[in-house]
Amino acid sequence: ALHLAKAQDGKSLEDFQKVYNAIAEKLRDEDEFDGYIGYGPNLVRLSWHVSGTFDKNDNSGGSFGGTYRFKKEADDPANKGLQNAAHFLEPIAKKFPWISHGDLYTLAGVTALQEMQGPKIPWRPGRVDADEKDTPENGRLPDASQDGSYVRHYFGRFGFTDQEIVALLGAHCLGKTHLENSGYEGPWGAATNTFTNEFFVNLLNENWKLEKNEAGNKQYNSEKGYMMLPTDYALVQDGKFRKYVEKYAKDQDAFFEDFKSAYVKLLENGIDFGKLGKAYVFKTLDEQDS
Ligand code: HEM
Ligand SMILES: NC(=O)CCn1cnc2ccccc21
Repeated sequence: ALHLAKAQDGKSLEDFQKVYNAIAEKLRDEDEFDGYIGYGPNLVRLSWHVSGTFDKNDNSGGSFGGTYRFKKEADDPANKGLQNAAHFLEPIAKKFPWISHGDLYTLAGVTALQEMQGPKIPWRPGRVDADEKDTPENGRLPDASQDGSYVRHYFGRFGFTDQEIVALLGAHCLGKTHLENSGYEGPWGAATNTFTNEFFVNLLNENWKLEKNEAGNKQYNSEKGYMMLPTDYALVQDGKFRKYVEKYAKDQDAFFEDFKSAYVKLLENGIDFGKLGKAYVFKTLDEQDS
């Protein structure tokens, strides 16, 4: 059965906005991380990785239990590099001890996306920390060296459509790959910390060449120094995915709308929020500057 979300006694929008603001202010403060990319992309990746372990067949994994805090999940080779995001969040967890880890990891991704000028992401609290024994085994996160049918099958586990898969992968407009983390290398020059539809524009407009990188892994490189993973490039090789790449390359508003819906679905997969009321939509720091 789905996990039942539990209301945090007496906590309201204002309390969660305070957590949002603490994360957002720390993001502005610590802007030098990773060649001045900042922690935003890393926090977004963490929110996806803690949710991407979900398996609808037995309702295991997913963002509910906050099991990333346990060694087995944090040490998953697929999570290499996310120690930075986890370390960034430690003082936030100390300042707001009442928030669950699952709520903190997902709220941090929402905060990072909104502060990087992405869409407003409605967010619901109520995840409850699970025991260490409930930590999913390693190996549930995707393999970047694969093709379109692999990507479609992988996301089928969450019940995602082709359109949701393409929208979600648009998050690869953020940050970069790091050879020491994943065996793929991306140039600092092309990395960004602003949420746009450029992942789709680059996929369609650049001249991509398949090359072996220093770790011996194949990746697509362009003359401008951009890179794409094989799973990224699969989105233009596979006809059914390609039509959504073309849609989002032309229409950033459509991309923002569809990304928001798919990202909420990813973060809430496996959780029954019941009658806990509607989602919160947080103000950005800029919107609060009085
Ligand atoms: C087919 C599915 C996916 C694959 C194979 C994949 C693979 C990867 C790889 C290999 C990296 C580089 C990690 C590193 O070297 O530091 C990466 C980074 C990243 N991924 Fe994905 N990813 C997938 C889906 C997603 C989704 C669904 C999201 C969010 C909605 C996402 C968000 C990010 C972000 C923001 C980064 C940059 C992190 C940073 O700069 O530290 N990815 N991904
Ligand atoms: N603009 C770039 O060359 C990097 C964009 N990019 C493409 N695939 C990615 C996967 C993860 C992070 C950034 C990615």
